[in-house]
Amino acid sequence: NRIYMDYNATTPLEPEVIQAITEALRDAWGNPSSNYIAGAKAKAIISRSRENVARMVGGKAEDIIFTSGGTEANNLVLQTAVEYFRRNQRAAERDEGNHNGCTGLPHIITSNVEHDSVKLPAEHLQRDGKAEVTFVPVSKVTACVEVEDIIAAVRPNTCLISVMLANNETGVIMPVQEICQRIKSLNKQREQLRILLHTDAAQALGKIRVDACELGVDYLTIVGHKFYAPRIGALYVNGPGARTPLCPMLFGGGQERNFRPGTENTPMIAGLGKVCATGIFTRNFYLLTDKIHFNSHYPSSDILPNTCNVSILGPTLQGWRVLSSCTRLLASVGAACHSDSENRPSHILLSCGVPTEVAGNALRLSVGRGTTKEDVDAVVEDLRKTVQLLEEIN
Ligand SMILES: Cc1ncc(COP(=O)(O)O)c(C=O)c1O
Ligand SMILES: O=C(O)CC[SeH]
Repeated sequence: NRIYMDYNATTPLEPEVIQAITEALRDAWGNPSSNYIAGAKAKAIISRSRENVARMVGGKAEDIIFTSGGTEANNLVLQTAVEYFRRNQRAAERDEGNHNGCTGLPHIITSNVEHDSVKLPAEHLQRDGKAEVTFVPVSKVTACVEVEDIIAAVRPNTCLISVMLANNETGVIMPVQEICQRIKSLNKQREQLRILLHTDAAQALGKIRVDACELGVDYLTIVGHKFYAPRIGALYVNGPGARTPLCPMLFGGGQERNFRPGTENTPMIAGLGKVCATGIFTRNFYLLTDKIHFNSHYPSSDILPNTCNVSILGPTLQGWRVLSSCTRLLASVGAACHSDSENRPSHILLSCGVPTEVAGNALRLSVGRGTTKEDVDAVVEDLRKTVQLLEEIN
């Protein structure tokens, strides 16, 4: 029987979460905006879930905007930053004395190892001439974005810095709190527009402690299906529309205080709220200790406790070949959304300084609450036998 070790791609639902979803489907099918019992039940579930999600990220219920997932949440942040810049630019043009730096195009700073749902909208804005973007390369020594490099990239027209809290392939945790501290000091000295701060916490939530207020971010992306919740997301915004701008990408029936209209997906919201309320994700899991070539171990960097990106070195041991030959292990060579990359080495690993031939042999093993010590032992044995077989036949 197969052993799943691709929890960074997605995670399974526990029975109690499926039950919460099923009950919402059965008993709270009403439109949450309807003023009768079926609607009221749905509205109550959404309100309770919002409080549970807020508690999980150290925010307040009004700071939580439900979205379809992490991709929507990340796109909403980038679109908001551009619109925020434009609105201030128009204000400055009307008020000649206003020198808020909003001249030319908005400038966004991000890293070169972000998930595609940050990388591609940023590239799209750049290609369409709607924003300037600096993709700050991570250090090839630490696989982390260096704080000084982020600070050095700031321009008068910088309006957003977006750096993921933990990378989905390497598990490396980024210095988001330090970046926010430095930028908040900078914001106090700047006459120009305040620089907004975002972190995509998709891979960190459920694995390490995440507190939006301690991090100091204005926005924090939440992705349910990375921590045993269903396929739904949310965006934490520190005082949406008040302390922090939030410009809707969609327009419609006024739900989510007009920030994200559309009749709410009550069952999925119920499932997300259930996981956040019960802390289902906080069971111990094992880190693989087998020593091969670690692609996610950098002496001065922290990494997620569940992620192990390793390469088994050898000319016939490409990651895809090893995985397709394993009899029990289910894992990936990198991000699931790059699975059609025709076995090219991960650009994330190459950006982190992993040599091409090593990156080509990468296996991303991400364990989860369902992983047992016996699973780890079995996977190590599966890999050992597979490597032996591949080296014999080639
Ligand atoms: C780091 C990261 N950000 C964003 C996403 C996108 O989330 P979603 O799949 O809900 O769109 C994912 C995973 O899919 C991810 O790993
Ligand atoms: O597999 C991952 O890293 C997330 C989905 Se692209």
